Amino acid sequence: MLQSSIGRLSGSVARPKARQRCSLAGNSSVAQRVRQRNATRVCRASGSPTDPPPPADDSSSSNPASSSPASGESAEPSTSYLLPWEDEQPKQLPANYEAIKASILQMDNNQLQTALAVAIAAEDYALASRIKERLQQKLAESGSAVVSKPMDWAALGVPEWLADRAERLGFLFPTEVQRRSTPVILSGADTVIASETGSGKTAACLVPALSQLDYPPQLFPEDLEGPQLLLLVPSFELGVQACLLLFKLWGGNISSRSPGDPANMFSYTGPAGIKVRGVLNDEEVQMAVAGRYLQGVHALVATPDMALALLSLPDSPLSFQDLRVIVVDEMDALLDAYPASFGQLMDAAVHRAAPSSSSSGGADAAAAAAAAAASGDPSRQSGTAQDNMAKLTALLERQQQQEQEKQQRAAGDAAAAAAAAAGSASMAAAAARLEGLLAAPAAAGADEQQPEQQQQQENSSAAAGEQASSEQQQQQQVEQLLQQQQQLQQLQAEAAALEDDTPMPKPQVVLVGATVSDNDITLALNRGWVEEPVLVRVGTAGNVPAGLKHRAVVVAGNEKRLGGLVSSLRKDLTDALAAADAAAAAAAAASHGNEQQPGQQHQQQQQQHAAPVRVIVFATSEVDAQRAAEPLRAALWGDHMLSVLLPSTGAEPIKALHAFRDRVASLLLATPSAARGLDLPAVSHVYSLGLPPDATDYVHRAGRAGRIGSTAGGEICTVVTREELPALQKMVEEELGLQLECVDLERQGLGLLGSEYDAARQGLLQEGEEEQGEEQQGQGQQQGMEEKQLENARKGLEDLFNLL
Ligand SMILES: Nc1ncnc2c1ncn2[C@@H]1O[C@H](COP(=O)(O)OP(=O)(O)OP(=O)(O)O)[C@@H](O)[C@H]1O
Repeated sequence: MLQSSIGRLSGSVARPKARQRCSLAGNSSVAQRVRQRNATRVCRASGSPTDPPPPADDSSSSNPASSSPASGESAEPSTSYLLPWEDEQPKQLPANYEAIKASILQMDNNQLQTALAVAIAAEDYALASRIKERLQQKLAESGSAVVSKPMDWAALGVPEWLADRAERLGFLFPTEVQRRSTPVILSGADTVIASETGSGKTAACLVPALSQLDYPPQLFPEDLEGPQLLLLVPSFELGVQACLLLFKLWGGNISSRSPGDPANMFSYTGPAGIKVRGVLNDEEVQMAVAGRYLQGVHALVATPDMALALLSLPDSPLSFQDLRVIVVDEMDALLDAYPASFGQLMDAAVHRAAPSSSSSGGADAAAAAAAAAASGDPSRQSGTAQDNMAKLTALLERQQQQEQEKQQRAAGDAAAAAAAAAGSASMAAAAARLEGLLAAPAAAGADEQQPEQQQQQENSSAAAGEQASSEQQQQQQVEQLLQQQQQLQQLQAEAAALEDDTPMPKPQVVLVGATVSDNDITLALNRGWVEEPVLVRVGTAGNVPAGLKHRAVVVAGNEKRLGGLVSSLRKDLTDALAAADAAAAAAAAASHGNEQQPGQQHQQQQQQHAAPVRVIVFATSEVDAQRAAEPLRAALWGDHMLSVLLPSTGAEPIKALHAFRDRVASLLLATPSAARGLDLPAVSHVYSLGLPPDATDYVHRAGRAGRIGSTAGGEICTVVTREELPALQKMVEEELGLQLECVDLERQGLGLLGSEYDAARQGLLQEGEEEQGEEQQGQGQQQGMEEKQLENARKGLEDLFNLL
């Protein structure tokens, strides 16, 4: 009876829990997690996890209906907000593409990997396959353990459908960090990935993380209370990038020809009903509150403040009940940017607990407490399941108490019976009393036995005792009593387990970044976010990619900074054009007499039209970026097309990134927040207007150049005053161990900042004055008006030069 009542009481929570038990890695031991993971696969067998997804139907772009969700939601994001990616872009070949092709035999493994990415980006599959063969051959020669198997995603344990997606996206071979982190994450262990910028960390965590989730995901659509994957990012732009990669990995197809809801740039609903959502700014929070934005979502990409804001709402649409994997991208940046909300959110997500007021204080804590009350998470609310659990616990406590009393009575009765050689009566009476006790909770409101009932039972027991005559009977009754006692203990243990675990196992946590520090890991351990984490450290995390040059552009004072930048940018352009001319001449000489293939001609034409220099300029703040934008645009007119990336809300940052990725713009003016994680193609120069705050920041800024697929290297330039130079030298040379070239523009008489700049400035101002003088003499009547115009023009010119 009691068992059936437990079954009834826990019925409302049984299904999700049963699913979690069979599918989630609940303990810290890796071996246990592996076992549980295997169990997951068995549990998911009703729709085999290795089932291929519905084909990523590239034709769906022209036939929106084919991928439209049944809900009628937009299947594709707004076209105007789309970040294009390689397969939608005209292919751009690096200037040294021919050199790459010629030197495959001399390349080391890393260069081959890079060359492979270049070949794939260029859709030169013949070359890609040659490089692939060469890479496999080299790896086999090196006798590395990894090479005994084919070096692909499937061999690492990634489900076939996902391995196929990764390869189609151009991730043909997993990079080193991907090779090393994938098996660890697949084992279910908490993981810390630390490796240098641009090494492929995003796919290193997302590919295996996606492997951990249900696929197809609608196996339990009615049960889905919240996302299975939570990805925390430090910035809006990074969030957008991650949303897109997740969507593409899951098989989504985004095309500029597909329709989309302009108000909802993250409404990605892909094949098999996959939903990826971003909660990265107020607009998404509002959408989530207003509608079904988060309903049935599989992966949520969020900044901590926005996710916490959502969680804090009285009727929060966000629940972490179904969470399986949490990926924390750039933990150090998250801690810097969201010192209070990051910790609270992690506590809420990992422990499914309301953030404590001590960790946050103030309004955040109050909001979080309100969120805890309002959240749909049963572990954090007093809903039906919780009420049932409380009732069950109370019942069991009473049961335990009664059982003890009963045992005492039974023991006394048994002793008396033994002494009197007629103990069976008392024993039977005890058994009957126990029967009664066990039956009691099932009767509604029957908390306590009535004296009459007890009397009746005792009478009947006494009667039974009188009838019992043999020792065998006594023995049976004792055994029965012991059995019942055992059952009761078992039920108590089950109830305690149900009550103790609150109520789900900890999600797997993956911390990832180029500069994850020991302090970050210690914090994560102390807060219980990770348990026995496995550290995957590749190369020298915290280092900038090899092959980059570092330069200090030294100016005489703060007011000369923009001028120094302009001057240096012009020099870069001149140098790049000269190098391109030389390369073209060399290529022409090499191909002299050989007939050019149509493909080669096409490549050359593309190279001629490609911007020779692609630059990111980091201003020191948003205000500085705003101030610098117009003077820079004016000064670089004809040399560079500017795109300005400010961390404002709405679509503006996406449009700015779009323009730069799309090669409409060749210079991206950004703020320090863009230093993290942004993956922009073929950046040749990264400039900082002023000293970066610290070496970590320098590393991240530098990492925007020299990414996988970029064979062009890159130059990292910092425009500093003479006073700031020693600090930069300390940062770059001492802390990071890099070589820093110093170019003092004025002292070396280079560029406009030197005599040329001053002469030009003087000349222009003089011209303006002369014109003004002539106007004054010759045009008496219109004097007033024209004077005013000239004055304005001169003032504009002065302003520009002052800023420069
Ligand atoms: N296996 C692969 N093969 C080819 N290209 C890859 C592979 N993995 C990732 N890439 C590409 O390499 C580039 C860098 O990857 P990613 O942005 O993940 O680097 P990261 O280590 O996260 O850098 P950061 O530290 O700056 O965030 C991206 O353009 C990505 O598309």
